Amino acid sequence: MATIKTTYLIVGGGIAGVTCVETLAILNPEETLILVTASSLVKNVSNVSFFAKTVVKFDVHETEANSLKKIHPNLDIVYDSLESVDTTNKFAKTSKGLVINYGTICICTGGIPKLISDSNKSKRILGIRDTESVQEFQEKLKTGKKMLIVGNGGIASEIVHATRGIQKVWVIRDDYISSTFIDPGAAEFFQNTFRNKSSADDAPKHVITRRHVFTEEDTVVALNRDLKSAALGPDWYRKLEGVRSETGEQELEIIYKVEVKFVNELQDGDYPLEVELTNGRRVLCDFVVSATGVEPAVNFIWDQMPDKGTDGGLAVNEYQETSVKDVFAAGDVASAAWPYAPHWFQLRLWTQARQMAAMAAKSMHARITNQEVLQDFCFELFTHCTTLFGYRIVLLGKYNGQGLGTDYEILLRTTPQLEYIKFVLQNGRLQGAILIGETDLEEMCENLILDQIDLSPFGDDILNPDIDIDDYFD
Ligand SMILES: Cc1cc2nc3c(=O)[nH]c(=O)nc-3n(C[C@H](O)[C@H](O)[C@H](O)COP(=O)(O)OP(=O)(O)OC[C@H]3O[C@@H](n4cnc5c(N)ncnc54)[C@H](O)[C@@H]3O)c2cc1C
Ligand SMILES: NC(=O)C1=CN([C@@H]2O[C@H](COP(=O)(O)OP(=O)(O)OC[C@H]3O[C@@H](n4cnc5c(N)ncnc54)[C@H](OP(=O)(O)O)[C@@H]3O)[C@@H](O)[C@H]2O)C=CC1
Repeated sequence: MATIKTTYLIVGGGIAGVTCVETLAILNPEETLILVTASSLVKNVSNVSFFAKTVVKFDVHETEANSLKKIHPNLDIVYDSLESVDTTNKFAKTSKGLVINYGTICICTGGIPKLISDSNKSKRILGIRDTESVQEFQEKLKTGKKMLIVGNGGIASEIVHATRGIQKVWVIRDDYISSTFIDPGAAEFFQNTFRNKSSADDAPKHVITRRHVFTEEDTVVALNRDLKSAALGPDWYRKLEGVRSETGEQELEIIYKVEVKFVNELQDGDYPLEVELTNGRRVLCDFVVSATGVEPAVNFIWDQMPDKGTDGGLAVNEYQETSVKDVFAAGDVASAAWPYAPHWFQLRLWTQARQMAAMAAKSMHARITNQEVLQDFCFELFTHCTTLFGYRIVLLGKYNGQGLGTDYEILLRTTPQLEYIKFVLQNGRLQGAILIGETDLEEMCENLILDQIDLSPFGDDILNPDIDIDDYFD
């Protein structure tokens, strides 16, 4: 059996694995490094732009794994899957039988779609993860008349926004859309995306409201009761229901507060699938997209399994090391298990895969060279920059009041079709923000959250578009 030796071993050619390779190429180019990747294409990040110190946007492409050799002279690429790890003797074995003796290893094997429970009953229930699954989805779209989408996170939102010419039934268990990333107010803001025509009510008009949250669920006391844009009544979402396409055909139906009970394949009739929902309704369709989250891919054997987080990921400390010495993990496979900074939490995103992997590389290098390492500053503040329904979205800190308990305030500024700005305040200090549109407020919000400046003296002026709030802090 062939055995090779390396100082650093990285497993997985996603963003985490590639970032780990790239960071080690800078920190320790003279040492040996092996990347084990199941695919000849790896993920590559480009066009990195900074909206603030910690708010980063970048593009993600696929590229030939071989191109990584240009940046790391001592990189060897093994096109194979990891099969087992013997952490006691520091050997990793691939499925073709290659044995790799490592100094430190970083597991970056990502995740797999977590599908609804009936998914094994039909090939017509899809998960979206990689190029292949997207191709399968595209094929189904070409011939399908009606699809059912389950889930209320990033993938479901993007599918609903991006697909045309097919009837869509979107099944969500919340009472508003896109709940992973936004709040009911922002969901209302997005309703215009689903409408065919804009109305007079949509003319740009700034509106600022302050509300006090007494419980996680209930918001009360809008200061200005005449403000249409901020009216978050219990039935607001019905405006989204029964939207029709330009041809007049109903294109999107959203069914709130339900889950899929079971799925049956049908032999006869217009549609091959029947889906029963928990409210008793039956929907006939061609296929189902289960956009219901990710499961960490710990898909190989260990001599001793490292501790796992509650989500099944490999639990890592602030240096990205697992409970087993010299075994690191980053990206979707990892479960952040250190005591978080007050304004950070884990979400399985490109940004965090990249940040975790860079941190893992620094820690691996420090271990090999016997140096101390400090956790990177990026873990001080949760940030996510993305596009939803055609708008730029920046999420900062506790943007949905996550973990803030039952007593915090929300300050909103909305301009229909232009921007939606939400500040989450506790004890007069900014804890998080949702910035939709070209708000140019990223850097100010980042500073206000990190410095915990008392904003009570400014009242609602903090969101007054006629006042340049930066002047206050100069
Ligand atoms: C459809 C979709 C859209 C998304 N859009 C966004 C977005 O807009 N913004 C955002 O921030 N995030 C987005 N995400 C999330 C983001 O893609 C992930 O958080 C990120 O890619 C995780 O990177 P990773 O390197 O940890 O894992 P992955 O990208 O999953 O890479 C893991 C790699 O490891 C390989 N592998 C697995 N097991 C083994 C093994 N045993 N041996 C060898 N190799 C192995 C896999 O083949 C894969 O190449 C999206 C995800 C999906 C599915
Ligand atoms: N633009 C972006 O930033 C994008 C990011 N991504 C990332 O890719 C990964 C995968 O995306 P996605 O699959 O959308 O995952 P998400 O974790 O974003 O969302 C999963 C959604 O599915 C719901 N859900 C889970 N189980 C069930 C069930 N059995 N029945 C009904 N609903 C269920 C969840 O509800 P609940 O919250 O109640 O559990 C949640 O609304 C995520 O890490 C996501 O962050 C994906 C696309 C775009």
